[in-house]
Amino acid sequence: MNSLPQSRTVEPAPSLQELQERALAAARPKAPGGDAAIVCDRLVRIFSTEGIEVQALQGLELTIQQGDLVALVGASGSGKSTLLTILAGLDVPTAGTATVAGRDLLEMSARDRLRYRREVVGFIWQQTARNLLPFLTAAENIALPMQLRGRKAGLGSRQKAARVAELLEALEIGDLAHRRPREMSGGQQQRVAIAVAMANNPPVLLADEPTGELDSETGAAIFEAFRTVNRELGATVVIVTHDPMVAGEVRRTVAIRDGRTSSEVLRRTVTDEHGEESVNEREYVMLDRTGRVQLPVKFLEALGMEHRVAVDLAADHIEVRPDDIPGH
Ligand SMILES: Nc1ncnc2c1ncn2[C@@H]1O[C@H](COP(=O)(O)OP(=O)(O)OP(=O)(O)O)[C@@H](O)[C@H]1O
Repeated sequence: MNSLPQSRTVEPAPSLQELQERALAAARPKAPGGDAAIVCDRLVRIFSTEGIEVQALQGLELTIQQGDLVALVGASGSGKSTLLTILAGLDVPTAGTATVAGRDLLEMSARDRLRYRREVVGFIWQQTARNLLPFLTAAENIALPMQLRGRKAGLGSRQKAARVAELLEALEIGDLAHRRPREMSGGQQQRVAIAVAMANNPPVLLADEPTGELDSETGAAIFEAFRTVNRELGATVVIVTHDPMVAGEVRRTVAIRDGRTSSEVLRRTVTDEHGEESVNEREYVMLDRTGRVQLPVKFLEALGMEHRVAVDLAADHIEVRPDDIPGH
C-alpha cells in the first residue's frame, strides 16, 4: 500500500475579496452531508426474534457523495444487507438517521416510502429470477416501473418507449428486448435488471451481491454495466459484494465490521512525470465523533497489540505503540 504523493505546489495568497467570500461561505448554514447522496449517522438496527436481540447495525456512520461508485464489503453477518435494505426503503432503522437524495428515511409515511422505492432508488437482488417478472419480455419489464409511477407523475407513452430504447442501448441489450427471462442467461437477466432499476432514472442504484450467482467473466460484464450506469446515466452506485474483482475495480471500498463502517480503501489513478499511469491505493480507518477508531486486525496482530496501547501526539500524526508497561 502506498501513500499518495505530497503536492508541493505553492498557491498564490488569496485577495481580500476572496477571503471575505470564503468567510461568508463558511458562515452559511450547510445541509447535513453537503451534496452527499447518502448520509447515515449513528444508524442502529436491532432485530428481536424469540426474545433474542441481534444488533445488526451498531451506530454505523457513512457518507457517499453524489456520482460515486462504492463497494461495501465485510464478513458474513457484518450487516451489509441490513444497511442496503434500509437504504432501499424496505426496512426501517431502530435509531439514528439515514438520508438518501435528501429524503429522511425515518420520517417517511407509507405512501412516501412507496414513491421513494419507485423514484429515488433502484435495487438489484442477487437472485436473478427475483429482479424480473417471468411472463414479461425484457422491454416490458423495463417499461413496468414507468407505468407503475402513475399517469400524473409519469411519462407519456412515446417518452416511455424512448426511455426503454435508451436503456436497451446503454446496457447493450437491444437484442434481448423481446425475450422473456427464461430465454436469457443469468448475466443477461442481470443486465436487464439494471435497466429495470434505472427505468425511472433514480439518483441512487443499490445492488446486493449482483454477481453472486454468475461466473467471473459474466460478473465482469455486469460490473461494466454498473460503470456505464454510473458514468453515462449519472447514478450514485452502491454494490454489496464478496467478489474481490468488483471490490478491486471501484474508487472506494468501504468495509463493514460488526455493524459499523470500519475501514476504507481509496484508489486513484496517478500519472507520473513520464506520463505513466498507475493506481494508487490507500487504506483509511473510520474515526467516529467520540474519537474511536477500529485499527485493522492485521496491523494489531503484526505488532501483538491487545487490550491497551500507548498513544503519543507527534507534530502531524498520532503514534500508537504496543503497551510499554505490561502488567500495570
Ligand atoms: N430479519 C432478521 N431477523 C433477525 N436477525 C436478522 C435479520 N436480518 C439479519 N439479521 C441478523 O443481523 C446480522 C447482520 O445480517 P446481514 O444479513 O445484514 O449481514 P451481511 O453482512 O449481509 O451477511 P451476508 O454477507 O452473509 O449476506 C446477522 O447476525 C443476521 O443474522
